[in-house]
Amino acid sequence: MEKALLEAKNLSISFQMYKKGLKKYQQQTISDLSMEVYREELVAVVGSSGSGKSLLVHAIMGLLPDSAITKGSIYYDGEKLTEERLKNLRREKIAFIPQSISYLDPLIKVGKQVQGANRNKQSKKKQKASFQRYDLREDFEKLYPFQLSGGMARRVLLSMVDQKEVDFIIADEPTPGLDLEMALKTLKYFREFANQGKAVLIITHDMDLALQVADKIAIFYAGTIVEIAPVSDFKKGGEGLRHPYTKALYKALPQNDFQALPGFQPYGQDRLSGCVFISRCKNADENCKNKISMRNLRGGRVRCCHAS
Ligand SMILES: Nc1ncnc2c1ncn2[C@@H]1O[C@H](COP(=O)(O)OP(=O)(O)OP(=O)(O)O)[C@@H](O)[C@H]1O
Ligand code: NI
Repeated sequence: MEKALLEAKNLSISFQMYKKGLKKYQQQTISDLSMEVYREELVAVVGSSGSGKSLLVHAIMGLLPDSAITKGSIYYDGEKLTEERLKNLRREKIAFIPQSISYLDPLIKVGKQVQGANRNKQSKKKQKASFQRYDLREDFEKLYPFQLSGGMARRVLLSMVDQKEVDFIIADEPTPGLDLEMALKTLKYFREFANQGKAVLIITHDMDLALQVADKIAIFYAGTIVEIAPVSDFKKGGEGLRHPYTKALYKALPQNDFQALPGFQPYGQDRLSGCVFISRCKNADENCKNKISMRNLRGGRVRCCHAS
């Protein structure tokens, strides 16, 4: 078996929180999450707001705050990620595009920021080329972040990726603020990147765009992955999809009449120990109160005891 370039295994993340009277409790935000990204793959993570998508990539990048308690393991290229290893990987092998544009340093001109700490002729050349790729005017390099629009700042963040010869791109919502043409161009560039024997993990709210470029879609709900499906399953009228939440997301697409799913995703302590989707599922029964694990089904994976 080929080994995954990135693998998360039984990952759980909780936060130490305090109630009135300084009573401590642990708020579970990610539970029992496993996923792999192989070379030549572009995997898109899709799911509702607050479901834990950014936390997952922060865990991979070692960017969780100190109050986070992490269980489970993350492997890169078959070896467990340690703090020391992450430092090197972040510098050389993995490019991270954060969700927040506040990641840009407000006091440094963006051209310099894109070039990074070791500026030389080469880094300058690369910065100019990536500004061109993302339709950023040459003289924008002299601007400070506060002088940029949201979409411009997003394109500056994207430009940073080209500075290094990385193997893996992790992008947390790379397209907000970009017009459709630029969003598609960016994702197609990621696709080509993956095709060169590298790999990409993107988080996106835009299922339509994800379906155009990804190999697999990982569906996030209430702190875990409920389904991993090959993109082709979304193309045959959604017949091949496995989890009721994925089916609901599919029906909510514009071309499928925007059918909304009633109800809300449970948060933190509202989550029960059984199926995370129990409160909104029309098939829910007594079996769904038990712990539901991910299982293989028809070339994908699902966390639902009724899926067949
Ligand atoms: N430092 C923290 N302390 C406590 N809870 C946190 C912390 N950071 C995130 N959370 C909680 O973790 C959950 C998941 O947050 P996360 O940012 O990963 O969501 P997301 O899926 O990326 O959402 P969005 O699509 O809106 O970006 C949220 O309920 C959030 O309140
Ligand atoms: Ni997020």
